[in-house]
Amino acid sequence: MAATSATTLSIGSTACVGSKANSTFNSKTSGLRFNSPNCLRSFSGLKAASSIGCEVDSSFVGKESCAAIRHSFVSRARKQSQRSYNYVQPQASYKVAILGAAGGIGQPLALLVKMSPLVSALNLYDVANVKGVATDLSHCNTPSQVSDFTGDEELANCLKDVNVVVIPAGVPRKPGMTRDDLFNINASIVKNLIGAVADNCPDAFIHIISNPVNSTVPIAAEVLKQKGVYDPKKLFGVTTLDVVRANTFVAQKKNLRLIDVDVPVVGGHAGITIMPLLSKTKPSVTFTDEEVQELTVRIQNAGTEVVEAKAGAGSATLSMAYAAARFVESSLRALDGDSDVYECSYVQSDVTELPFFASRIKLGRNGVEAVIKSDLEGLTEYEQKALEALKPELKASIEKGINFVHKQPVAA
Ligand SMILES: NC(=O)c1ccc[n+]([C@@H]2O[C@H](COP(=O)([O-])OP(=O)(O)OC[C@H]3O[C@@H](n4cnc5c(N)ncnc54)[C@H](O)[C@@H]3O)[C@@H](O)[C@H]2O)c1
Ligand SMILES: O=C(O)C[C@H](O)C(=O)O
Repeated sequence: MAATSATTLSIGSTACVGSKANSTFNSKTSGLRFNSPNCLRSFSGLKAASSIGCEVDSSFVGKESCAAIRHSFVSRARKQSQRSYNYVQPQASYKVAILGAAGGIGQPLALLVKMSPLVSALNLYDVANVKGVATDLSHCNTPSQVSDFTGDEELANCLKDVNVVVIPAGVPRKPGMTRDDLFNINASIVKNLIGAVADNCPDAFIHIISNPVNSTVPIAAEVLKQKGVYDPKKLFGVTTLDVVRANTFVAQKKNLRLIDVDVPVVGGHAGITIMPLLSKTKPSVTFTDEEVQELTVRIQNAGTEVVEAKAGAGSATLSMAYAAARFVESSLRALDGDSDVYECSYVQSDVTELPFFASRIKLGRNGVEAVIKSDLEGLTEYEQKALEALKPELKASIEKGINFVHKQPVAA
């Protein structure tokens, strides 16, 4: 293992935005723009500014790409937080590990996480090629210390005291494959990695990206149960990309501002199990039956759209890294005490008869604080049929994952 220390930046200037939020600018000051890079480096400061109605324009920060990329996360925070937001001093105090960090998703995800002011340590693990990625990243002048870990013997050290573990390890699809075709390889990878997570950081939030998510999350749950450390509130299948895509496609179709659009996507993460609830789109918008059909199919096939466009060179990596970074940032905000964090995720659930189901969830310090059941109330006939239609496939994928671990139990 090689630990490479990045320059630690001051983020104390958060207070400049925070104090304005609490005093001088305590009324709506729409149109105010922040052009101080130090202010913009602070997510919480931006959130405080945003929550009082200030426009935060990343174009004002020139070379501060950190702010530019975080801009859309901030826009979401602004949408979520209508009340005044009390904490103003983010501490770079959380440890994040990425397993599969040298891969197509892992590398851009590591870059985006490196930009978070909440992260103090970023541990990058892969079976090969991770040292160069970590050394490269460590030159970015953001707070976290980047460390690299290669191979089984370094995995335990990578996971020690980690708060959030993100797992994009595994093979991606090629044209003509389903996500389930990845099961034979990725099931074992996830099973082994989760065994190490259970042994070394059982309290961490676990974000599973590796496909087929509909099965790899139940696999992870079974391993954690066999290890005696399963906390269903802290195990997440990352379905954020489905929401990101739904928001993008709906905004384009209905000519809406991207930052305003929020479409819950429920069910699972494969084909017809991906179920956008277009009737619950915010802001409220009406769709013709043809638009519903077209948008639903596009959102469900968006992964395949990318796989085909990449023509054998893998599946979504950049948009996935963006989506995963958003979910990491949301988890860190929740861990840091923000009480207004909502995301969609595939989690243990009782909103349907299925043991796992993607829903909108409220995140808190201890993980899932609430599953928003009301999203499944008042569905349109189209959505109700889609919900019933997805259940057999999702059920089979869940059972496949559970059976896989039962046939090859892990050592306690
Ligand atoms: N949840 C989603 O929305 C979503 C979106 C896109 C891709 N994915 C999935 O994410 C996975 C990764 O995709 P990618 O494009 O980054 O693939 P990739 O092949 O580019 O990268 C995968 C990385 O995992 C590493 N790896 C393999 N076995 C490992 C192990 N045992 N321990 C640690 N690392 C290991 C590889 O060395 C590689 O660096 C795929 O399964 C893909 O289907 C999921
Ligand atoms: O489609 C894939 O195989 C990758 C991922 O699940 C996606 O939705 O892009």
